[in-house]
Amino acid sequence: MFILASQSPRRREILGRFFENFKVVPSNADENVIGENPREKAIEVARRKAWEVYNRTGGTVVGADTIVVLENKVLGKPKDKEEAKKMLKLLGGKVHEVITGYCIIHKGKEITGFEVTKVKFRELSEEEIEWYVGTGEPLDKAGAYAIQGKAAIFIEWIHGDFYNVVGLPIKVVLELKKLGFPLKQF
Ligand SMILES: Cc1cn([C@H]2C[C@H](O)[C@@H](COP(=O)(O)OP(=O)(O)OP(=O)(O)O)O2)c(=O)[nH]c1=O
Repeated sequence: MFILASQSPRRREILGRFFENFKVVPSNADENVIGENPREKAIEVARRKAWEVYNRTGGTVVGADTIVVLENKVLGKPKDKEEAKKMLKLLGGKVHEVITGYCIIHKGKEITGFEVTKVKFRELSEEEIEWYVGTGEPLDKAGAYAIQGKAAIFIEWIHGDFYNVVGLPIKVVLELKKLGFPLKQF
């Protein structure tokens, strides 16, 4: 049995598709990492999440951090509806990267990595942005959107791992399998 160091229902759902038994322990890690490039930053935050939980629980622990990167600007989770609107305006008509850094601690050693998925939004009207922000969906999501939710209608194309955009790359499932955690029977 391993531990997912996350409060994210999306990460729990993705792992739940593949594994029968795991525990969820939300991390209290300090996520304020400065002065590194976005990929390094996502990995560092994932490491902090995993180690913070590991120090309390031991065992095998998985942490992850998802960010949206547009033209070298990192878009995290919007703090309110106004910030969500600004982020969506920036994303409209452009390609951005969704990066998830991950860290697995197993037998006291860490395995870290990241996955990048490119996403193209079509042009968005003011009205569409108003509607979407009104649904409440953007607030706890990096980049102010949920590809698995109503923001699906904003997507022109996606290149790479869909689950990475939702919060956990399939690479992590494969790593856990390699470490000996069996996939569940469907
Ligand atoms: C871009 C995008 C992000 N997201 C979510 C995934 C993450 O849950 C969230 C980014 O925030 P994170 O800080 O990565 O994760 P979290 O705070 O939800 O959970 P924890 O730190 O406890 O692990 O945005 C979507 O659900 N859909 C999307 O399309």
